[in-house]
Amino acid sequence: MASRENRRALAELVTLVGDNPAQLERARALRAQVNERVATLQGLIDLQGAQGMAAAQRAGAVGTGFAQMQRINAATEQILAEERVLLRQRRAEAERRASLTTSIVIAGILVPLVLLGVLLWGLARENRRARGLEREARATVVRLAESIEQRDRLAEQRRLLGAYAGLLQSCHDRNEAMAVTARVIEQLLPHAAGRCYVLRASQNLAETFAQFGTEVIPSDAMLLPDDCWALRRGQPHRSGGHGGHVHCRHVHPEGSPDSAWMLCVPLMAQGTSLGLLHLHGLHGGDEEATTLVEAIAEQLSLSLVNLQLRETLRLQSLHDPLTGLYNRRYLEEHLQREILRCQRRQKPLAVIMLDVDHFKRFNDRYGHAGGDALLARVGQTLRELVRNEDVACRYGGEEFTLVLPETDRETALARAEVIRAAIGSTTVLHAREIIGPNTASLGLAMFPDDAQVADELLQLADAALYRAKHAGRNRVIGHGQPA
Ligand SMILES: Nc1nc2c(ncn2[C@@H]2O[C@H](COP(=O)(O)OP(=O)(O)OP(=O)(O)O)[C@@H](O)[C@H]2O)c(=O)[nH]1
Repeated sequence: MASRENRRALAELVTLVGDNPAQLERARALRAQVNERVATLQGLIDLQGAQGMAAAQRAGAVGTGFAQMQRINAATEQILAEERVLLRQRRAEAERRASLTTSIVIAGILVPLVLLGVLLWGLARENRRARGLEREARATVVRLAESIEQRDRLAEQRRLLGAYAGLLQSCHDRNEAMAVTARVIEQLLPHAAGRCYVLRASQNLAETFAQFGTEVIPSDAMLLPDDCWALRRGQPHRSGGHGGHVHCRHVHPEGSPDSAWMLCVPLMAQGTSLGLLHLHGLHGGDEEATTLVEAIAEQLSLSLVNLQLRETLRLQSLHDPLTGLYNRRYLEEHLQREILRCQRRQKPLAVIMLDVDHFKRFNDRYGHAGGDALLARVGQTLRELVRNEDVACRYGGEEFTLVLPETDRETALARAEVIRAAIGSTTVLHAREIIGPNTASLGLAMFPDDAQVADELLQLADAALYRAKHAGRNRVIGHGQPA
């Protein structure tokens, strides 16, 4: 029974160590030794059965069994020792694998966690970036809307300034130019109020020519150039509300809020001051407003210079440079207009032709320059003796014409007599020599009694003058009047 169990146990041992050739060899050797021992014991048992216990004890005492058992024990010890070594190795291997597995498991847990963290961080960053981009996009949309609004506003400003420049070119005088300027400022700067000033030719006083907006900070209607910093310095002057600002003397900002603004822009051309634009308001006086007013001032200055030049040319074209009187061209334009005006009012009008007597002789005696001096003196006398509404012209050479609207024959004759007497008693200082006096002859014709049209009136007055010459000169003769 025990022998069967031993065999099974040995067979199992052989199977168990089958993966290890050295152990397998030892197990097989052990099995052989055990089998040998079993066979020996079986022999003793058989001997005991056959020859008795004593024979079996004798045979057993020979020492063979003891040696077999020692070999079996030694083989068993060797196998066990080897198995212990193998067991330690396997245990070490198992522990290494277990820690490796643990590391892998930990890594397997940590890596996804780290990846998840990285993913979440990336998502948060993307989210932040997206929110930043969204904010930026919203700000860009706002900026875009603002720049579109600004572009539209600038386009409208350009359009208004263009139209303003066109209107300025068509203005006949400074009053019109200033009125147009006031309107354009009202359109461009609806919150502003102010005045357009023009400097007198003498440069000592600036007068208001136009006003715009509702005045909240009073400014004087007339000002001295020294009262305005812009006029003094020849550049724009800005100031704020009441406190802490350098104000021009022509403005009175007392009690105005700090948000108030005032702007003076000089009107300048070729280094000469022509006038001033003064603006003020409670809000809206930013840099854009200043730029606009400067642009307006620039165009207005050019326009004022042009108007001045045009006026000078117009006056030159209608005046005689030697005497300062109107010329024949002006007379021809003016006389018919005056006749129509008197016709409407049913008033008379007198035309007087005046010619210096023996002027050729005077010229010959004192030279052409002396003659010119006399003609200039006659011009001065006529200017001094006619009313504002009368017109005195140099008709040509030494011949002059006077137009006296709303004057009857008697008055006209009396005035002609005064003029004749004045010329006849006036001397001229020429080349340090007093020359003259020289006389003049005058002829007179009346509207509507003598003639109704300009040419005919002039001819009749000239005919009367001719008669005055023939009657002995230095006299006044009216049309239809005996010499
Ligand atoms: N100095 C000067 N002489 C002028 C000017 N225009 C015309 N004359 C001269 O005026 C003179 C006019 O002479 P006349 O037309 O003969 O007449 P008058 O000598 O004045 O004689 P009566 O008119 O008959 O009294 C001429 O000698 C012209 O040369 C001018 O602008 N300056």
